Amino acid sequence: MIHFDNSYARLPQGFFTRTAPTPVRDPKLVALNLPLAARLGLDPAWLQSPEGLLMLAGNTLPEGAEPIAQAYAGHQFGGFSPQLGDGRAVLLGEVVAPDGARFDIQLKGSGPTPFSRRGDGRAWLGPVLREYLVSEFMAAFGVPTTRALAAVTTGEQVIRETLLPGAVLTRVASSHIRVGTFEFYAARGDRDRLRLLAEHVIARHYPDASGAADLLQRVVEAQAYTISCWMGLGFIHGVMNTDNMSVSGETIDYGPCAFMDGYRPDKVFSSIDAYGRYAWNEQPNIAVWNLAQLASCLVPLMGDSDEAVAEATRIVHSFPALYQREWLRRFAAKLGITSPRDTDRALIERLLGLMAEGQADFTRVFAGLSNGKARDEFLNRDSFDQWAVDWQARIKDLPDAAQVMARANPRRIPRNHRIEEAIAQARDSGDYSPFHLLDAALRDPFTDRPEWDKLALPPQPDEVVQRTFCGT
Ligand SMILES: Nc1ncnc2c1ncn2[C@@H]1O[C@H](COP(=O)(O)OP(=O)(O)OP(=O)(O)O)[C@@H](O)[C@H]1O
Repeated sequence: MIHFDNSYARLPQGFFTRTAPTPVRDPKLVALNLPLAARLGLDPAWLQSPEGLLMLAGNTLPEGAEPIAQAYAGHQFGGFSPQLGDGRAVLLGEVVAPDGARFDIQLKGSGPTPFSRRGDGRAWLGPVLREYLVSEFMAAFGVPTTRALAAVTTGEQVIRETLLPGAVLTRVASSHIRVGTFEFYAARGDRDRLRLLAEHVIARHYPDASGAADLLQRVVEAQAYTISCWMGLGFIHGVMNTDNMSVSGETIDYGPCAFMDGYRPDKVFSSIDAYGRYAWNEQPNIAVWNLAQLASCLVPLMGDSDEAVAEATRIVHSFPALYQREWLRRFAAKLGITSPRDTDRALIERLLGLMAEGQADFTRVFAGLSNGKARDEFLNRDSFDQWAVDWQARIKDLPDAAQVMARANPRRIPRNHRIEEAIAQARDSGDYSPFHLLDAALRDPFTDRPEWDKLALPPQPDEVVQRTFCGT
């Protein structure tokens, strides 16, 4: 049994529509995240029971749930859509974990809602497994993120370009409130709801924030931290629209996301990102662009004056320095340095420059610094050797350098070709063993085990994934 306490559903009319999930024909549990269930204080035996499965599929509503689809807007690839909203997700409610932390429990792929427009409200198995694997890897690595509690197949097919097995993801988040949620009310000039939303977000995420300006500052700080985490892993979100930027700072919407194999700063995977707007090295800039949209929404709550605009601008402009500080901390840690100096920036950038020359494997270079194998990843090994002399000189008196590096550099990441392989096996043969192997290995990214060795390897030429798709 789950006890819900739905603070968002207590907001007045206009924030959501009450919408139940649409039952599915033949639900089957394919993945249940027991550590997350424990974190939330949910009974794993109940979640695995027939009643639990029915809830995870959206076929029954547990007591106390008040299912809603949330309204939001968003800038997509720079263009504003005033009306998006949960078109294929339903928020069942919030649970309060044993330590008092509050989490949304949302079913994604749970059927049409009033926000579905022409969509079917469903998801197919592939993106559900992708989101499960990647979000849980991010969580294991300490990156702020939404989480995956369960994946259920529906026994129904969904039509994309072809017929594909349908699935529902149970997503857990500290909230699903997005920059686009603020834009929804700002675009309508609805200052009352904007104020209520800001108060709700402050109470929920930043209880010591003193008002709208402070709220903006906190979101800027949270995003600077999150984006630095992405950069340190070679992660490319792929669709950083403002409706996919959470005000909590959690990474949300793993649609066309991917991790780079070979290092290329302007790397793009998403099939719909024709101009590289959301390329790896553009992500900090796009974060500023998105935060400027949030700032515009909050100006009316900050006095709506020239001073308010100037203050909001100053706060958004604090992002680069905050981000640079986090970037330096993160990349310095990857080299074994916990208290970076400004001069370390040049050392890091020199390494990245060498990596870019031959598109050295991002993950293997950094993991290889710990075991002496990094050199093998470079085309120009002499240059790497020269760099390594300077690096060794920098860390020789740092007693914890080896431990710091070992914790900062994962042995393996969710490589695209491995995710695709796990999805293909599940889709074509109903075989979830590659998925479960990958899931276990990604939850433990600092440990080596023989059966996980192949998961750390870059793709063979015929395995390279060139493009990712929103996939819905
Ligand atoms: N199959 C679908 N049916 C109905 N609406 C959809 C469908 N796929 C996407 N949408 C809606 O289109 C918009 C943009 O989709 P996008 O892929 O960014 O979000 P998502 O992956 O569905 O959701 P989230 O951002 O919550 O992870 C959202 O409003 C989403 O609800």
